[in-house]
Amino acid sequence: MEQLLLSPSPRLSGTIRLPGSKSISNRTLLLAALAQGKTLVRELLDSDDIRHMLGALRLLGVTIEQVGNSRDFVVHGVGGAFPVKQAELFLGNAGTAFRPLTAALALMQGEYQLSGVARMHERPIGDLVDALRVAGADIRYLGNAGFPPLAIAPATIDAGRVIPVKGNVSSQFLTALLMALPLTGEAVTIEVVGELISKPYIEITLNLMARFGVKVERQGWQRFTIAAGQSYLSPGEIHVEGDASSASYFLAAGAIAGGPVRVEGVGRDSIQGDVKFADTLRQMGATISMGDNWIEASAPAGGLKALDVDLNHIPDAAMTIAVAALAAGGTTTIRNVESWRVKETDRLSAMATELRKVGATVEEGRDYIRITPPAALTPNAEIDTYDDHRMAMCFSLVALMGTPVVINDPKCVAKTFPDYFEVLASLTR
Ligand SMILES: O=C(O)C1=C[C@@H](OP(=O)(O)O)[C@@H](O)[C@H](O)C1
Ligand SMILES: C=C(OP(=O)(O)O)C(=O)O
Repeated sequence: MEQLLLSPSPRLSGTIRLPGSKSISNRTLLLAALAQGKTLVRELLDSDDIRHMLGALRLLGVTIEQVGNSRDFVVHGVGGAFPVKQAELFLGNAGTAFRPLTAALALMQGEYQLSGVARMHERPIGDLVDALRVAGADIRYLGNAGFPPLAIAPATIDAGRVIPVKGNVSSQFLTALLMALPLTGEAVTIEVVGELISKPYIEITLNLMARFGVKVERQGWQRFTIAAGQSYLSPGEIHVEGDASSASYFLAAGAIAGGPVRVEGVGRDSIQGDVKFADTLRQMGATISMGDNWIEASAPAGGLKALDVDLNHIPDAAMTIAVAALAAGGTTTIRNVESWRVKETDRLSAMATELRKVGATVEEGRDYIRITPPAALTPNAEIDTYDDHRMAMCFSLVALMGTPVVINDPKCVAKTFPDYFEVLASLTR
């Protein structure tokens, strides 16, 4: 197994340009593929999750051209129906590819199989399948009930009824239904049963759908209605913002190791909920400033403060707070993150195990984690990353606390940020 030793660098400052947003890249690709007309998608993220979406769309008969060696792509929209009616798709561990493609393909009157890596086959999808079945979809489980892999067959779809969906396991199920059901042309009502988690991701979905010409009326977070006869139309061009979750590691770096560290590509104008990570860092005492398209963080004179916070609205960037808590005075509690258990790994368990390796006292609850830093961090801890890009990126912050740390299998960052460690090293010491 590859290991990366990060030597201590207690001071850090500089500016980095963020890679494109995963959430915006994969939504935009799917909407552009389904739309009528050509879309120029600018500054698409280059990572495993996006390669899975690109590869799947091409297998489904969508023409997508890269502009030279740039990250700009021209997507030739198919106007609502994929030309290829039989395909086997492998989608790695990309939730933003697997869930939305399941919903879109369930409406396509074709024979499709969708699978992923072993961990994807442990990540739930039953709530989405149940909702699609109410609309008439024919979806079978090829392994365990409620989980991928899936087989989809042609079916008579009737979306003109209330489609209920549970929202307490992943918001991606609601996102998938919202993006796919307008393809039926029927008047659609989706009703969220119970609590909805990760709400800001629904705002990204609605924002991008609107740019492709489909309006959704919503009553709070409970009821979403789409008027009949709407269809996706290319807006011509979409620019992909920088990734706000990827920004969290650099902003935390500035807040821990002096700074200022500036990230370019997201700011006040962002449609990503994870820009709110900056507010949490500010509550920890960091100095934050923000422009339309950049955010900057510096360390406070007296060190970071511990917090007791509900981070359900930023589940991905919340992991960065868990590791930043090692640099805070006192005990930090992160609440309402049960969804961590069904992501790339069981992140509550993985985070607790690895934080203990650097000497922290950790309490792991069903849906919370409580972290008390040690008087001195344990040097050269070997951090397991569980094929979870965010575990690798978060724990790099330990080196900024003046303690050397070893990251096992560092290349797992390829899911969303293949050159993360090079970009981190580019900040001046
Ligand atoms: O819709 C999206 O782009 C995402 C939604 C979130 O998942 P959940 O809704 O499962 O929390 C987030 O963790 C994931 O990285 C991306
Ligand atoms: C949860 C994540 O990924 P996915 O889109 O596969 O759900 C993540 O990137 O942290």
